[in-house]
Amino acid sequence: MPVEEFVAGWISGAVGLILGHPLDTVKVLGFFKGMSFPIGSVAVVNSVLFGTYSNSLLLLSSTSHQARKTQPPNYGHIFVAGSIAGFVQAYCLAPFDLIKVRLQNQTEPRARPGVAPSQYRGPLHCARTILREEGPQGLFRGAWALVLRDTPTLGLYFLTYEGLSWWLTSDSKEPGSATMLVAGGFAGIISWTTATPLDVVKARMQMDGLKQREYRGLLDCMVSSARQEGPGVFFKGLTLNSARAFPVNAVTFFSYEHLLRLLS
Ligand SMILES: C[N+](C)(C)CCCC[C@H](N)C(=O)O
Repeated sequence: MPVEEFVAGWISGAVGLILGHPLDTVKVLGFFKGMSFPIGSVAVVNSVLFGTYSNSLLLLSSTSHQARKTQPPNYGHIFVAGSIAGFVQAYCLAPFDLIKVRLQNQTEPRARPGVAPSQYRGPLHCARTILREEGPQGLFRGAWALVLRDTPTLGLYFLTYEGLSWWLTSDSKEPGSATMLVAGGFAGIISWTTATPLDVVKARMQMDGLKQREYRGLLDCMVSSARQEGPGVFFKGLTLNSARAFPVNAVTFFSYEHLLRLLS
């Protein structure tokens, strides 16, 4: 099993996260809060994403990453391989994403005189508190919403990237840097635009375990959110998601492709 995709995915994930974390945190509340933690976790999850995608596509279409640049694989295979990778990475991501969202939702990361200290002092304290107060299943709160959010939208993510790369590159040539940046950026926008409704639901499910349980499940969260705030609630954060998605994923695919050329 080629491992260079996992290594390139890990490094490119870290590069993309550093670029996009401020906008991601503004969407959830804060700013650079809670970044130290996802640098390690999201980079690992990105490694799982790209490694699983590339190896799933190798199994489905028997074409290596390099060979795919000169002969386009079946786009159905790309979507299926991307969806498999989305499903697998969602389970790896769930505990890390929960801790990130809980930390980002804290308005006071450190105790100040006269201000009640936040519930979590940091990522490890957050994980320990969730385990103690909500049990091991508490670390997977919102996991189902994450799986439903990421499985189809990561299929779209890779489909957009591979399709645009192929369309923007003349025959039998390798995609250039500008193509990687443009195709990666649009892959991020398409993926985040389709993922935003379930991203809203996921964040609400992740925060639901903090105090009293407000939702009886994923569907109840969707129905009561729409009933209380109108259908527009499912597009909260779309502008920020899209503004963040283009540069983050342009850089992610750019660094991934160049690292692969170095490593293989
Ligand atoms: C599937 N979903 C749209 C949620 C994410 C797709 C892009 C993931 C990328 N690491 C980023 O942070 O933008």
